[in-house]
Amino acid sequence: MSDALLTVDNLSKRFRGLKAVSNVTFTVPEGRILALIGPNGAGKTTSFNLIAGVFPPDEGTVTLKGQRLTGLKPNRVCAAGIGRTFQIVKPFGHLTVEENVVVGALARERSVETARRQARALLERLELADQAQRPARSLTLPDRKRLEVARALATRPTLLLLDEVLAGLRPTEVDRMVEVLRDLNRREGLTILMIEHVMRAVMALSDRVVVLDHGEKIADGSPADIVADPRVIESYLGAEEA
Ligand SMILES: Nc1ncnc2c1ncn2[C@@H]1O[C@H](COP(=O)(O)OP(=O)(O)OP(=O)(O)O)[C@@H](O)[C@H]1O
Repeated sequence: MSDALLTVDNLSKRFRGLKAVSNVTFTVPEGRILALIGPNGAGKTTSFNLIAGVFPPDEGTVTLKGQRLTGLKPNRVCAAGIGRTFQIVKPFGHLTVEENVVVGALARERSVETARRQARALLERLELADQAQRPARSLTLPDRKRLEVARALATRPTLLLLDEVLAGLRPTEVDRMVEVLRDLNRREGLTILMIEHVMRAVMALSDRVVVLDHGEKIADGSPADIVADPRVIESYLGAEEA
């Protein structure tokens, strides 16, 4: 068993009385890929926002390798080693693709030249090198998704949070991104926590799956166990197939 890199303990968040996240506990072991799934409104993005410091939880704690992150602002959470993408991709549209990644790299790097070198290497890796000098706003959706991942990686995270990076992609584009993520995990030991609706990718990539429904954790297990779990089928998978 690997040690926990991220520990989310008893996390809760209410919005005007609505329990968006309710006593959610899970761990992400170091070097593993964990998927967070569940129906719309289940509390997945809110959980990400609590981990990333967008807002503080009402209750509970977030710990990265023993360091308590609860209540820290997003830039401090990023400095502690958590990089993230957003569900609604929002690059700096007027900047070039490369400049967008340089901005991410400058979160950790003082030298612009070094940041630029790192950005170029990442753009190669994400198959975006030939688009480096184009304005980010001109990219297609799959390329914008790749740019999001490159920007998050540029902050050199030990834990990468991916919010639906496969949504809206064609099957071949999904397969390419799955390969990139698998490679980052296997070759560099990058730990990944991903919110994902594309079950084919969840099954292909994740070591463990946590299922949320109405803000509560309803299942936590291997991908094979999760797809056979009657509660998960009833609340999520059955509805997805309908
Ligand atoms: N800033 C907010 N203010 C008020 N309510 C919110 C806010 N953010 C989320 N909610 C509510 O909290 C609940 C959980 O939302 P959340 O976005 O976390 O779900 P989700 O599982 O990520 O859904 P989706 O798959 O649609 O992205 C929903 O009922 C949502 O309307």
